[in-house]
Amino acid sequence: MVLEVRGITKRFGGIQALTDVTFQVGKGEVFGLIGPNGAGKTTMFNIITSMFPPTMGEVIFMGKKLTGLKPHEVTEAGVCRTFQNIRLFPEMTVLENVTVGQHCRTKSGVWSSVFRTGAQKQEEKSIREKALELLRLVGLEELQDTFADNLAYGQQRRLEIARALASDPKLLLLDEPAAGMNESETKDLFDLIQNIKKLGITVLLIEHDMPLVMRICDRLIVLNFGKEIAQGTPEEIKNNPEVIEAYLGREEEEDLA
Ligand SMILES: Nc1ncnc2c1ncn2[C@@H]1O[C@H](COP(=O)(O)OP(=O)(O)OP(=O)(O)O)[C@@H](O)[C@H]1O
Repeated sequence: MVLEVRGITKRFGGIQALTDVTFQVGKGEVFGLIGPNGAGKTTMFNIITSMFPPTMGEVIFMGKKLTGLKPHEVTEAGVCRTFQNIRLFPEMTVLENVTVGQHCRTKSGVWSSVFRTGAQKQEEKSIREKALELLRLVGLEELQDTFADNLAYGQQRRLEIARALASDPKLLLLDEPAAGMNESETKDLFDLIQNIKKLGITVLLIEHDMPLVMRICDRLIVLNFGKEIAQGTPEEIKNNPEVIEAYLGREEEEDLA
C-alpha cells in the first residue's frame, strides 16, 4: 500500500471534523474523497500532509509514519498537494513557478550558488529541462514565459499541478482541481490525471464534479459529517442508497448513469 490512513479523528474545539476514518490506497490508484461541503475532505488532506496533527489515528506512507513530521518533511518523503484556492506566484513566469516547486529536490549548497560552480550550472540546466518536461505534460510549454497571473483559470490549475509534480511526488493530492473549469478544461484535466497515473504516481482526489470523479477514480470514500458512509468502486458508490440519500441526490442519478 502506498497510503494507509488509520482511524483518523480530528476535533477543532467543539467541531468533530473527522471521526475514525480509515482507508488504504494502492500504487497508481486514483482514489476519490467525496462528500457534501464540510464533510471533512480538506481536513483529511491537511492531516495527511501534516499541516496539523490528528486528534487520534495515524497516516502511513510507503511504510513510513507521516504523523508527527513537519509539512516539508512530508513533501521530501514524496507527498505533494494542490489547494482549493490557487496558490501560484502571480508575478513569476509559468516556468519559474514550476522551478520553484523543485526546490526540495535540489542539492547545490550556498557556496556553489555564489560561485556558480560547474555542478551548480549543471543542476540549473537539469531543473529547467525537468520543468519544461512537466509543462509539456500539463500542456503549458508554449506559455512558459507568460506571467502566471495572465493565464486562464484552467491553465492556472494545471500549472499548480505541474508545480506540485516538480517535487517528484509518489502521492499527489488534488483538492478540487476541476472547480471553476468549463467542460473543455475539465476534459483536459481528465486526460492529465490519466497521464499522471500512467507515470505510476498515486492520486488522491477531492472533487465535486461527479461525472469526472466517477470516470477517473478507481475507488472512492464518501464522507458525511466527518464519518465514512461508503467506500468502493464508482459503480458500488453510485448504487449505494445511503450515498444517494446523503450526497448524490436523486435528481443527479441520471447524470451518473
Ligand atoms: N482549521 C480549522 N479550524 C476550525 N474548524 C475547522 C478548520 N478546518 C476545518 N474546520 C471545520 O471542519 C469541518 C470540515 O471542514 P473541511 O474543510 O474539511 O470540509 P470539506 O469536506 O473539505 O468541505 P468543502 O467541500 O466545503 O471544502 C467544517 O465544519 C469546518 O468548519
